[in-house]
Amino acid sequence: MLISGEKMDYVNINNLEIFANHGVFPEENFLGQKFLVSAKMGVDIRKAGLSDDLNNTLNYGEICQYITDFMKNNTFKLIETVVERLAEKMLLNFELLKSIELTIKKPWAPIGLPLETASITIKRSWHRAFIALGSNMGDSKAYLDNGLKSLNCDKIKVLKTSEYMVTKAYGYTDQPDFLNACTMVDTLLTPHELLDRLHEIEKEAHRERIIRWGPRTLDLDIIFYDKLIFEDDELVIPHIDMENRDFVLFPMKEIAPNFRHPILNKTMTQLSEQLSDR
Ligand SMILES: Nc1ncnc2c1ncn2[C@@H]1O[C@H](COP(=O)(O)OP(=O)(O)OP(=O)(O)O)[C@@H](O)[C@H]1O
Ligand SMILES: Nc1nc2c(c(=O)[nH]1)N=C(CO)CN2
Repeated sequence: MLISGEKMDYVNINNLEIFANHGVFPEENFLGQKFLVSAKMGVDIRKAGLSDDLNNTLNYGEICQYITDFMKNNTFKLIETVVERLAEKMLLNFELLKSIELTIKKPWAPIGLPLETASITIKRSWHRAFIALGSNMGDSKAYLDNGLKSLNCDKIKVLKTSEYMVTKAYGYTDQPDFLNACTMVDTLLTPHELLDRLHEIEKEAHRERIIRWGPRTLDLDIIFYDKLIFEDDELVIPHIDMENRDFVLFPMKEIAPNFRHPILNKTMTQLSEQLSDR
């Protein structure tokens, strides 16, 4: 399976003409106008190329019909909204589609000045993320089970989860043992949207932040998000301390032994061996 950032093949559609009613001005909604839609769709077409079987790729006829129906059956003010909603629906609906660069042009934009087109282009894709789970209060197994259930939704697909492991508390050690695991997901959420969702799930588990590194019903941390290296006041990716935590590295080694830390340039197997040798 292709992961975003890796080499990709594309199926392309250029300037599909659709008459629809999007626009900020009431007359645009009432009278309608022409839109031109182009899509560069990331799909692994190797299998189709070798098998000559349409089932192994995206059928561009079906895609054009899907785009046309979406454009005609909805009315939005902004073409920004049209591209955003359409890209998301396509990524959710077509299983082989991993990424999309979508452009919508308005050749008749009613601005009273001569222009060829006004247009919006966005790039959206599925992202591969790894999330660590931990609990050391109440029924920890149930908290982890329910956390994973809540995580799995249309925009977050839980693909593979490690065994649950009992671990000694790290950091603040005067507290009960933890139950820990890691899970691999594909998501359409941005890193901050994913963090917000994790916080909501922690809240559903009545997680309270009292002591730093203290006991908790459920803790959910983003360990990796693609090969992203990112830091702001709310979010550090890769997780800042993961290479020192056996309760993260061991489950990571189980589900993604060859995944390479984008800063340390070591695989999960190498990092967990390095930690065991300390
Ligand atoms: N990769 C990340 N995943 C989750 N939270 C993060 C991440 N990077 C930064 N944070 C921030 O850390 C804050 C504190 O998180 P939390 O209360 O879960 O900390 P902790 O679990 O006690 O400690 P630690 O984050 O070291 O495991 C969160 O509100 C979040 O904004
Ligand atoms: N064993 C273990 N120790 C911890 C854990 C955890 O999940 N497992 N989480 C912490 C803060 O996130 C602090 N210490």
